[in-house]
Amino acid sequence: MEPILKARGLVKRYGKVTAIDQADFDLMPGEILAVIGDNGAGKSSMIKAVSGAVVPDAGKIWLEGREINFRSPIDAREAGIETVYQQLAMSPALSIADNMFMGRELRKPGVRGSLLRQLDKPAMQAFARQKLNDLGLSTIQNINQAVESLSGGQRQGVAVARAAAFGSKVVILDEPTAALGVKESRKVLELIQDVRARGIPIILISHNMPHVFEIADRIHVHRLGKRLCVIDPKDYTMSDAVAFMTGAIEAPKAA
Ligand SMILES: Nc1ncnc2c1ncn2[C@@H]1O[C@H](COP(=O)(O)OP(=O)(O)OP(=O)(O)O)[C@@H](O)[C@H]1O
Repeated sequence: MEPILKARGLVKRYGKVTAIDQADFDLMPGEILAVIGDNGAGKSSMIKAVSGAVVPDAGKIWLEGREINFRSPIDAREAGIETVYQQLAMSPALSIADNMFMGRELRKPGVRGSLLRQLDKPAMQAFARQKLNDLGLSTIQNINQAVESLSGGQRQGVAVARAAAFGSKVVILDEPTAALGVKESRKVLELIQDVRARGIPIILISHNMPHVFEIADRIHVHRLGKRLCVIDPKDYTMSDAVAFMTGAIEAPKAA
């Protein structure tokens, strides 16, 4: 099986800091791939490189076997890669439906949409409702409610639903449960598994080992700017994984 998303030899420097140092990366179809590593290991930078938010200084990236050169996150989005960053990119005062369509609003059919640029609000609301239902986000009752009135978990749920709705090929989640309580985290973990069940592979950056070990199919261990190894969570313990990422014990050879 070929990786859906693959990178080789990625490099990104910020002045004297080498954030990504010859990093390799492989995401297989349909899997949840967790990316773990110490603070500053370069996980976010690598994910930004494959999602267009950072243009690497060197290295190559392939999506479904075709080489890509994203210049911006919009390029990546258009190619089917959706990212939910640590700081949720949402407009709190806007409604759930408006947030889901930010930057890709649906226009009314015919000249009302093409010439007058009128938005098709009912279509966007119906779509948003459908997507939330698909992912079991039934606690959200009003699609026109402002995002700022949602709980942290509901907000994260909307961000995941948005990514799942538009990420036709890959969904990337950077610390989706970091700011959440136990119940809210649970819901988001279920959402992630729902997304996988619909056949979309997910990259999950997380420091939360129980969450990683619960849902990941494979774990990419990142250390000092590069991939150290990839492990199967069934073969190792959480303390093994932490020991690999901190360098306390030598990592297994085969990636
Ligand atoms: N925009 C930037 N300008 C300068 N240095 C940066 C920038 N972004 C990241 N770095 C540096 O690159 C290194 C890797 O950072 P990165 O955020 O990718 O790590 P990380 O593994 O995601 O860390 P964490 O788990 O703490 O989020 C760090 O030393 C960081 O300070």
